[in-house]
Amino acid sequence: MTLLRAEAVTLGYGRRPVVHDVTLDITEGGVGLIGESGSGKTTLARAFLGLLTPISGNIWYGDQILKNADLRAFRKDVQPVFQAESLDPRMRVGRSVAEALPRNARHRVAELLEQVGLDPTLAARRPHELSGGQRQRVVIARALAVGPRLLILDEPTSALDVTVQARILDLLTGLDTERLLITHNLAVVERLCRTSYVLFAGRVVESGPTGDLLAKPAHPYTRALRDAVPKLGGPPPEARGRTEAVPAATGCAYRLRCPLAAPVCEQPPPLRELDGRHVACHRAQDVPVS
Ligand SMILES: Nc1ncnc2c1ncn2[C@@H]1O[C@H](COP(=O)(O)OP(=O)(O)OP(=O)(O)O)[C@@H](O)[C@H]1O
Repeated sequence: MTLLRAEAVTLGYGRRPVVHDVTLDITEGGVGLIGESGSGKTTLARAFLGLLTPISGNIWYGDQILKNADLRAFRKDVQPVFQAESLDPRMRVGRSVAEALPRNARHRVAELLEQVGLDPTLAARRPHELSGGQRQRVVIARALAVGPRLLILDEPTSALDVTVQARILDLLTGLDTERLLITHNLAVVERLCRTSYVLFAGRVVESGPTGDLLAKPAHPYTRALRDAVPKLGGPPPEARGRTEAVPAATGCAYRLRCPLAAPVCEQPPPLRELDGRHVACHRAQDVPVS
């Protein structure tokens, strides 16, 4: 049984749904949520953290619906990793980590800092006296303090430069925890997540093994996302298949942007299995393979 699962979940703010009918299992080997700004990634993460109740559908924590579950156990099992800016600027970082520890375990600050690759003497500093990468490590140490089984990471490395990013990714891959990772960065997903889900306008348009999904996208939007990654010295990304999230109100939400759109796309696309993944596209067979 997976630790956390979304089952046909619709989420929104007020009465406006922004995530529609999403089913997602947080399976072993890391799960990535990919999609442009506004596609609903953070909203889904909030629901997985128990911070947003579904309009319909359920979040399952083991064999219990999350809203009926033991929240103390849940908070120990599932921890968010926020961005480094979330650290209190006035507080010494050792105290920040200590506050996340149970009262009788506050002596473990040095051990946790070491676990994330920081010199324990840094505990006496305030966040502005650390580098961005060091601050991010402190945030990870805080999340690890309660011994979670799953980390939910929202853009954990987006503020860092590439080499620091790589070291934080090494740290995360070496940890003995499961992870749900939200990011725009496909290279990060490839490193950290065996399985990925691609969201467009609050809907999962494709999901499956990350390597396959990026090597041979089955949905035109996944392909556009992949092709939008600038390659050093390469040609600029194609203008066709742009990735801005301008959804159609009926039928396939992506059809107004899609280079393969056809009259059939005015009907909602069914989710079907293709080459080991799930894809919601009438034209999946026609997505170019290169
Ligand atoms: N607190 C809120 N109140 C009302 N609408 C919200 C709120 N938070 C997000 N939204 C809306 O919900 C939709 C999804 O937003 P969400 O933050 O989940 O997207 P995202 O994919 O995480 O984007 P980003 O990558 O920019 O963080 C957007 O249309 C956004 O404007």
